[in-house]
Amino acid sequence: MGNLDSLTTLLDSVCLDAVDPQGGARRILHPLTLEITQGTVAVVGANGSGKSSLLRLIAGLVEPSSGTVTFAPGPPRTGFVFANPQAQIVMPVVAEDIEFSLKQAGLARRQRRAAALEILEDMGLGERADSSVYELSSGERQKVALAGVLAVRPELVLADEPTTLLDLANAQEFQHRLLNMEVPVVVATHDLELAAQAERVLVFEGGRLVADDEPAPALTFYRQLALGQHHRR
Ligand SMILES: Nc1ncnc2c1ncn2[C@@H]1O[C@H](COP(=O)(O)OP(=O)(O)OP(=O)(O)O)[C@@H](O)[C@H]1O
Repeated sequence: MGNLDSLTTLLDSVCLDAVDPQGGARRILHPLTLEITQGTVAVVGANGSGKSSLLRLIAGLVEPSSGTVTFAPGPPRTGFVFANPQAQIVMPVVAEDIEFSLKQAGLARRQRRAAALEILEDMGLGERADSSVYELSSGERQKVALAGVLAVRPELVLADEPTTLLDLANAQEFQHRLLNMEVPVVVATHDLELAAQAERVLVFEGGRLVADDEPAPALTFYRQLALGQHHRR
């Protein structure tokens, strides 16, 4: 892709429905039109409000029931950080997992090991390069998953509750990385301190986007909504 500064993600009248076991349709996301550009966008909302569904739509992991998701100037290389690192670690040895990501991204075999070690070093995991992923702590595993995503130099980062397994210091370090990425980042989170540091906050309720603003007003709105003090018009 050409100019990273200009990646725009456009959701145009996107709806997402799920078919329930009885054959009826249940609306997960109501019509949503949204443009995402540079910076970090935090997505907040109650459990089941549609945050992960939004990320999965942008990632192309699910197709919208109607409407379109498009990218300008073209589809980006997307990195998806899941809440559960088990979902994305595929190899039994730490460095091999990163090398696998690099292989998928098309890096030549002879360059993969050095590139993997470099990112692991950078993430403070250099000494675990040859460890079995099964002997890592949950937080270490989360960092390996993250390293695998960052190693491929994504042009768009989508992160779904990425810090839940991390201790305070690691969570802060991860947040710092996320907030200082040179590419657009969309992060679904219940961590309102993280959301407060984003450039923009989207608030979801029952599958609808109910606020899209700078963090301070959006989070005030969300707190009132979540704590039942907001009176709907
Ligand atoms: N494939 C599916 N089939 C049926 N229902 C689904 C499907 N995917 C999501 N849902 C439902 O859609 C709603 C939104 O789910 P989603 O995972 O997007 O919420 P969320 O805001 O990320 O929640 P949480 O904070 O708990 O992670 C939930 O009620 C969920 O059960």
